[in-house]
Amino acid sequence: MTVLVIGAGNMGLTYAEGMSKSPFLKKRNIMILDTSEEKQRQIGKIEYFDGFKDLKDCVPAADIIFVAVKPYHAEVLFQQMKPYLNNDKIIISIMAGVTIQGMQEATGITKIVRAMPNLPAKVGQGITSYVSSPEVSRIELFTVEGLLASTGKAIRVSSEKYIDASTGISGSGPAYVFYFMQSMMEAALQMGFSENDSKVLVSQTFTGAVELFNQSQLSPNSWMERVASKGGTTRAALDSMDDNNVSDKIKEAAFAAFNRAVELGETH
Ligand SMILES: NC(=O)C1=CN([C@@H]2O[C@H](COP(=O)(O)OP(=O)(O)OC[C@H]3O[C@@H](n4cnc5c(N)ncnc54)[C@H](OP(=O)(O)O)[C@@H]3O)[C@@H](O)[C@H]2O)C=CC1
Ligand SMILES: O=C(O)[C@@H]1CCC=N1
Repeated sequence: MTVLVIGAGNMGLTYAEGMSKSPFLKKRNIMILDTSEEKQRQIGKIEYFDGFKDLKDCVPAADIIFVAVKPYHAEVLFQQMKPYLNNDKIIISIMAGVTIQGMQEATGITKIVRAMPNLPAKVGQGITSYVSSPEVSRIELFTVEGLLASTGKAIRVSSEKYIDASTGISGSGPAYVFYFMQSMMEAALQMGFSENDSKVLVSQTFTGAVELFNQSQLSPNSWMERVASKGGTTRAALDSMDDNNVSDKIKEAAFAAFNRAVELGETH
């Protein structure tokens, strides 16, 4: 089986690296195409990937085409790919918003998987949700899930609505975590810590809290109660967040990403 990755950016290259370690593929069975010269140079330095500049040189040989370009590049890309496609090939798209029906119409082929990964895939800690068109067989889906899980975990969802929803939770989610980290680091700096100490204090607090959560059956609320003593410092912080409706604001932000994913699907 041969996989072609189109778009060697943050996610495309990460997936190419992940898939190259997958038992479903041999390293040399990954082709990568990117239009940027800088990316082509970068791919050229990785001896086990075959880099390409032209669709005609790689699309015909691909069984699975992994599309990792920005949603606004999809239309032109699909138009250019169409002459080299047939119904034996599977497209896996990780583009936010771009719908299965839209991709079927644009490419003229039926086997489409729509997936939503996230950036921790870079360190093998990603979570990718996916859904496929009915034309993708069970055995093909087994391979697809294996490839998607090569960068962390993969879950199959029941409809595209949940791909847009997971964009709002896990796809964009790492940025929400970084937002919180940034604010805490700025507070630490304002309290007089050095940049390095601020970084260690915040980073280890996140790692430790997530590890506690992962190693237990307790909800985040229960863990909050365990940190907060009555009349103590944590209660002061949590009350301040509640007074400022921080929880509602975080939910609003997640829905803003969800709604934007739906909107992207209507325009691409
Ligand atoms: N970043 C993230 O955390 C996540 C991203 N996604 C999705 O992944 C996709 C890729 O995002 P990301 O990796 O961040 O994007 P990047 O911009 O890092 O990478 C995209 C790459 O594709 C290249 N490119 C553009 N058009 C073409 C084309 N026609 N053929 C080949 N290569 C092309 C770009 O070149 P150039 O720079 O010259 O345009 C760029 O090198 C997006 O659709 C996004 O919605 C999904 C989940 C998480
Ligand atoms: O911001 C974006 O549109 C992409 C999709 C999810 C994460 N990054």
